[in-house]
Amino acid sequence: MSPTQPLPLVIATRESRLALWQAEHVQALLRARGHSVSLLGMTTQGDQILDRSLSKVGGKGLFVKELEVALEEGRAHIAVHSLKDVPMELPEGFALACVMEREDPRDAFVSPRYASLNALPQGAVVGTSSLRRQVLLQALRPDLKIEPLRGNLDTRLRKLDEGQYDAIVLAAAGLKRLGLQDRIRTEFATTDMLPAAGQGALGIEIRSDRQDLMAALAPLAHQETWLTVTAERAVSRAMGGSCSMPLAAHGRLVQGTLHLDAAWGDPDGSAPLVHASASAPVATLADADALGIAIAARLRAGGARAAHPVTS
Ligand SMILES: NCc1[nH]cc(CCC(=O)O)c1CC(=O)O
Repeated sequence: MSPTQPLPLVIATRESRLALWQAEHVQALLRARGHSVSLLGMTTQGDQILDRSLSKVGGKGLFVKELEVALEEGRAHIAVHSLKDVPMELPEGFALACVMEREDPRDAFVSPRYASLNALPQGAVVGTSSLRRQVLLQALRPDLKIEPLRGNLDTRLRKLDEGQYDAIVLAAAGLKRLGLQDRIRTEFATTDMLPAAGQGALGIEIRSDRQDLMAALAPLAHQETWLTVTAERAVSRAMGGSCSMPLAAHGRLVQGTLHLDAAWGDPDGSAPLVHASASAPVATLADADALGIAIAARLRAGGARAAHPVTS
């Protein structure tokens, strides 16, 4: 491969500690390859709306929109996202340049007093605003009281420490990136708490007309992660997933075979959880997409209801 020209690059980033860590991580990797990289910090609607559940105010796109406007206007060139927060379909004119190596995809049990979910007393209060976590937690422990919990990681941990909750559930990846792994009491087995599509992986977004950036970013890509999260995200896309649908999808690529598990929960809470699993050899993004779409079909055959309209 021919080396790419060093470029002056600007990374648009949210200003939470986790978003900044992620942007600085990409900045360091690009600098090491000779590019000069600066950060453009911005506040998104998703950061401002802290009093309501995201599923009620418009979803994942809220964390991404302002960054895309900066790319559109040429004030920045790349945006670094937790893939979990990136909508399944990017708006016209934007593309995912690459997906980077995944951090721990699991959910973490965090509590000052209790060592694990099983150690919680009857009726304990657990904080999470994720419908996926809520549905999976209630399946494990129907007695628990699930209370909403919003805000960035530091805010959520503070609310826990103030005693508003007996425990909270967070992505292990975010805690580890910020050096907060000591707060993790147990990591959930993925069989108990199936992660969200893309959890723990970072994606880099660019304007699709900047193929030159594509080449500069290619060395940051992690192919195994990319294949895996593509299948996970295909499940979500085929179900019309959003943060108002409790949906989990988790893949593991072992020697060229992708093992994909998915779960769907009823947003109304009346229907039981639906699980589906399948494995297939996966070598291309198209293979990964096909496996995700097949799993979504199995979820629907098992009683899961897709949100409409569903494309592809
Ligand atoms: N929805 C917020 C969000 N987006 C990404 C992460 C964690 C890092 C990751 O999954 O890459 C978190 C926090 C959490 O779910 O606890």
